[in-house]
Amino acid sequence: MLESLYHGALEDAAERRERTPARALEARIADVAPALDAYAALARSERVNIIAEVKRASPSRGRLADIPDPAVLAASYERGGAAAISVLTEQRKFLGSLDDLRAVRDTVAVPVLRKEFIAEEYQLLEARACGADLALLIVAGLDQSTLVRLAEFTEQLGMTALVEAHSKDELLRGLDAGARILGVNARNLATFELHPELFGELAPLYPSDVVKVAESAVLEPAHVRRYRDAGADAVLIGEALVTGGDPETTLETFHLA
Ligand SMILES: O=C(O)c1ccccc1NCC(=O)[C@H](O)[C@H](O)COP(=O)(O)O
Repeated sequence: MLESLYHGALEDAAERRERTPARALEARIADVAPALDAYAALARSERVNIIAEVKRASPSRGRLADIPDPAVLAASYERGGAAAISVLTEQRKFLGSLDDLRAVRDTVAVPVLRKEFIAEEYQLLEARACGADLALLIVAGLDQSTLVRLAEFTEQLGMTALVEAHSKDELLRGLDAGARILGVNARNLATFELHPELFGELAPLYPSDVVKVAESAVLEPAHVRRYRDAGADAVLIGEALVTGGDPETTLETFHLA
């Protein structure tokens, strides 16, 4: 599944490149406000930092929510205290888009993550041209030299990479690639199985200056508490926020966990 998600994302990027070549994106980037400091926004604070996700659908869960205006949802996340907002831009299975990313960026003042199957520089240029502050790099989808190259390019563009791992080996590869913000995704992206205990198993391997993000499998406040108790600086939440009634209120209850 992961391979086909990358394949589709790269095909879609190639189509966009036909219309908008890299040099046009570089020209746009010159006019975009500098990226916000996502590291500072997600580093440990008194209360848990929540990265709230704009997620319409997913391969494992199908259609989750109608989100006619992602900017309205993102504004509600911001009012609920989200430390950052994740926007899925993958079109085929997650029903996202770069328009969603731009709309969210134009609305909120917190850092914004481009959540995508990124495997080439062009996709990072797109992210920055849309105003993203963070870009997702999934270790399982990239060989080590590509991971290192893309992580460096992300930083050159002024953004921060959220490097995502799902095993000890992947976490060590992420650290080797210089990750400053490193997530453990409870979801195995090949099988979709959830392993909420994985974050706690891998947390002791993090150096103290790397921001620890626990991703997926939060459905109730107790799940946020479990990640926090295991050492998470930030927790990334999608499904529970788009399916759980008023997102601002849901976020507030998660912050009280
Ligand atoms: O969510 C999926 O089904 C999925 C499948 C394949 C690749 C990625 C996938 N999701 C991306 C994510 O990791 C989540 O959207 C994110 O961590 C939030 O998860 P959740 O709170 O469980 O919706």
